[in-house]
Amino acid sequence: MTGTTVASTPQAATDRPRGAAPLNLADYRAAALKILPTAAFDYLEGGAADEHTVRWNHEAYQRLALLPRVLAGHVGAHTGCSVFGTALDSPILLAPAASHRLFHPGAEAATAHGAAAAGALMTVSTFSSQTVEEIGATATGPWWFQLYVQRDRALTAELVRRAAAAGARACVVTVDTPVTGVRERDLRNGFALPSHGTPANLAHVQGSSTHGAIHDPRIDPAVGWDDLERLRAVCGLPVLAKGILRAEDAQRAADAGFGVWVSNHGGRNLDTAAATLSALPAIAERVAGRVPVIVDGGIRRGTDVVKALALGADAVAIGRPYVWGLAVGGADGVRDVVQTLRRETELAMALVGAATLDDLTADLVVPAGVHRP
Ligand SMILES: Cc1cc2nc3c(=O)[nH]c(=O)nc-3n(C[C@H](O)[C@H](O)[C@H](O)COP(=O)(O)O)c2cc1C
Ligand SMILES: CCCCC(=O)C(=O)O
Repeated sequence: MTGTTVASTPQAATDRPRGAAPLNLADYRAAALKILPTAAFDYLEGGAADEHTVRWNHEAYQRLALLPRVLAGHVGAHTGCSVFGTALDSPILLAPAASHRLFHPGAEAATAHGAAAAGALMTVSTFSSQTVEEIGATATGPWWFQLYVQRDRALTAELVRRAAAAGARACVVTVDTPVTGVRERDLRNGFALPSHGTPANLAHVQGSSTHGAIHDPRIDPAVGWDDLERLRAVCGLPVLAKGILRAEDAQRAADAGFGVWVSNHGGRNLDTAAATLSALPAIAERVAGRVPVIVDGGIRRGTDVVKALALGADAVAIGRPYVWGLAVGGADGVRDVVQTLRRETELAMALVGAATLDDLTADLVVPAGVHRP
């Protein structure tokens, strides 16, 4: 649908009547549903085909139970960590999401401010609605650049050089999108990025289309490991591969020193791809601490963060939830979503007897249901 409008004036979370203020991430989703135009909400919410993987990502966390350690003698819990040399207050990152202006007029700048206020690292999409230069100039916190390798490799090199010059601290190469998934909600809505969502980073490129950019023919389906090596040489930054589900791919990435971002693109590409939490333990075992392991998909509660870290992730990333926050309250909404998840994580850590992230070990997690020790 062309002409989808910018979200109607968002209602700041803090302006809401006390009783209605969002308490958790699901409340933010419900508030975003009320505010966003249907096509924008569906683009955000949706996944590929029957959306099985979208559900599995989330349900995988509910299929695991926690076995808390008691009398651990800790006071509180500390979520500080370091990922690829960047010190962070908490292991909660913002995953890349295209076109933030679809969700709030403040666009990526508002997200960057909210992320910084919450001490979180933001990943800026190739398809951001502001340029990396604009975002870099306003960002006060750390950020990474997500790359869709373009068929035009000179343009690809230019993109990562621009991102590095603008302040990106790592390059996250998305490897799970040789083609985009069939998003039936978008097809039903006739949805394509409207003109205000044109990827700003590519606006200068000849033939850059303002329509249909979601299913972008410029993304190169034939990306190989050698591309990641070349990109690392071009930008001089740490490189992560986003979209890994198989242990042997993780091993290959770790052997080459690339960070491993376990993801199925939030269930938006290959429906019935495995839930990321199911894929995580085998990946963490092969990586064996050599490079950072990040996992995303379906993380909505602090207990989810605890389970992901217990099963071997160094950090988690959230996609849809911070965009709900952005839609509802701009920078404040992003900040509040991250802080809410962080508070829940600290609480869950205290309750399982973990003082630091290193105390989150696999023995804390068992299959849910009847547990026989
Ligand atoms: C609206 C939207 C746009 C996205 N855009 C990108 C993108 O530009 N690049 C990318 O690598 N992943 C993109 N993703 C995938 C996310 O980075 C992430 O893998 C996924 O959203 C995590 O799952 P969650 O939304 O359940 O937290 C997008 C996801 C959403 C919801
Ligand atoms: C070509 C894909 C653009 C954004 C994206 O990654 C998503 O919507 O999931």
